[in-house]
Amino acid sequence: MVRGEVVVIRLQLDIHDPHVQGMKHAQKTRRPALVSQVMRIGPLDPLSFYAAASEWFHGQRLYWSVPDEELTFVGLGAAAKIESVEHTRFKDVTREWEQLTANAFVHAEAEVRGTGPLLLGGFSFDPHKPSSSLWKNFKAASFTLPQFLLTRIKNETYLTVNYCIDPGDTLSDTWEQLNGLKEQLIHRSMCFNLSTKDKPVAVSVREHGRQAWLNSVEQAIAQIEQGLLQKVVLARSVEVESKSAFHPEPILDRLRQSQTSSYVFSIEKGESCFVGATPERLIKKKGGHVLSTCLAGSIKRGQTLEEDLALSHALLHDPKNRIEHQIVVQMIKQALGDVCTVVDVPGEPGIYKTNQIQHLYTPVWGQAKKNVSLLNMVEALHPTPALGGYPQAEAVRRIRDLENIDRGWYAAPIGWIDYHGDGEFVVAIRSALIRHRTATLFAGCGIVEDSDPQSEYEETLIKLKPMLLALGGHCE
Ligand SMILES: C=C(O[C@@H]1C=C(C(=O)O)C=C[C@H]1O)C(=O)O
Ligand SMILES: [Mg+2]
Repeated sequence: MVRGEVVVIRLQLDIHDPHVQGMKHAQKTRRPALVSQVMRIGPLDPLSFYAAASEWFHGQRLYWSVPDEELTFVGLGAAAKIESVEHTRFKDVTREWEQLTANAFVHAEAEVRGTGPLLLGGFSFDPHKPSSSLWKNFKAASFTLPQFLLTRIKNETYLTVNYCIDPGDTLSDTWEQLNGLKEQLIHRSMCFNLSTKDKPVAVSVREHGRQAWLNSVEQAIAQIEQGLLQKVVLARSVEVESKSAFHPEPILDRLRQSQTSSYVFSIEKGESCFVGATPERLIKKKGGHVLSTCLAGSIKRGQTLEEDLALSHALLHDPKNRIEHQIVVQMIKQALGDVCTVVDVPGEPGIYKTNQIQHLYTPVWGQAKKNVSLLNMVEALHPTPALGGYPQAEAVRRIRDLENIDRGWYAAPIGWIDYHGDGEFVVAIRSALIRHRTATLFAGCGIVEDSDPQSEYEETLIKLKPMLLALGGHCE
């Protein structure tokens, strides 16, 4: 088809076509324009949509759901990418997103949270630690504006199609192609049977350097006793092998069924996929309201209701765990105090349970100061002492020194941000990086003066369980 012909037909069809509007604007302002078309569609299982899209978008899919699946996203492809490897990564992403959304045309019947232009992605834990080949596809900051974004919220399903138009672009058939593909994706998802996807069967679990990890915990305790720091989180990794390649779909399916009080996520980058179910919110922003969460201090679940309650009670009254937790509360309260006009923290922690573990839990509410963005807050918080330690800079230095793994995006902020600057970030724990037949799982523990290396080791075993089970492994 000749491009000129398309222009004529399109302009006759609809002068308000967002694509036409966007193109004109890009030409006028000589800057890229973003066109985002939102439509409400019939009920569709987001994971079926994710799975059905594999044919077109393998290696470029994103999955995100909040506890109880009250909000689920599936992102496919990239209409735009924002990446940074600099120490200014939080500001770089904020600036580029503001620039892109300044020229956005959103076509929607009504404004619905989680639809329209929205970035999904995250950051690495420590941009100053040299990265190994394991995480080579994951940059210090990497965000995607998906070509297709499926949003399920309050039992309604929406599909956003995003498209960036450069100033030099004339009307092409890309917009039409995207709409054609949209129909195919919806149709394919409707008839997709998730149960036909190969379920993974983990056949071996390899633990590296158990003794070395116990020694590093000993060293950390000694450093804390010397007064060099108060808390440091030390993590370790295990490798799980499967007979055939791991696919994210059945793993996500198991996680969404078993980890209903967690955020379930997957981030595909080529042949690698970072997948997990984390209970830990870092920060959520909706207008001026912000909510952060202190989650630190852990104990296993009981076999019976009585035992479970007795364990919760023991955790709530255990001095070592209370200190581990309180260090997080103090830091988050202080960090939010700098970016909020009001901060509200309950005096006593509660308990947050997942299927395998229970944690001490304190929510922190705040009212954001004007001109403070969600990513400003992520920067102010990361890493909290729940994943790093206290004091922050000293703890991060000790982690670089004591840990012999590459954390990559483990324990780092991942999440979403919309074109109003609202969104939510969690810390990517209870997670694994899958590549072909291998999955690398991560788990860490908050080390304080009264820590016992063997008990901390056992705590990592509990934290590894949900991912191990989702990968088809067994736990005693
Ligand atoms: C570091 C992890 O979890 C963190 C450490 C906790 C602890 O030591 O009690 C509890 C929750 C998380 O903040 C992990 O799961 O890998
Ligand atoms: Mg702990």
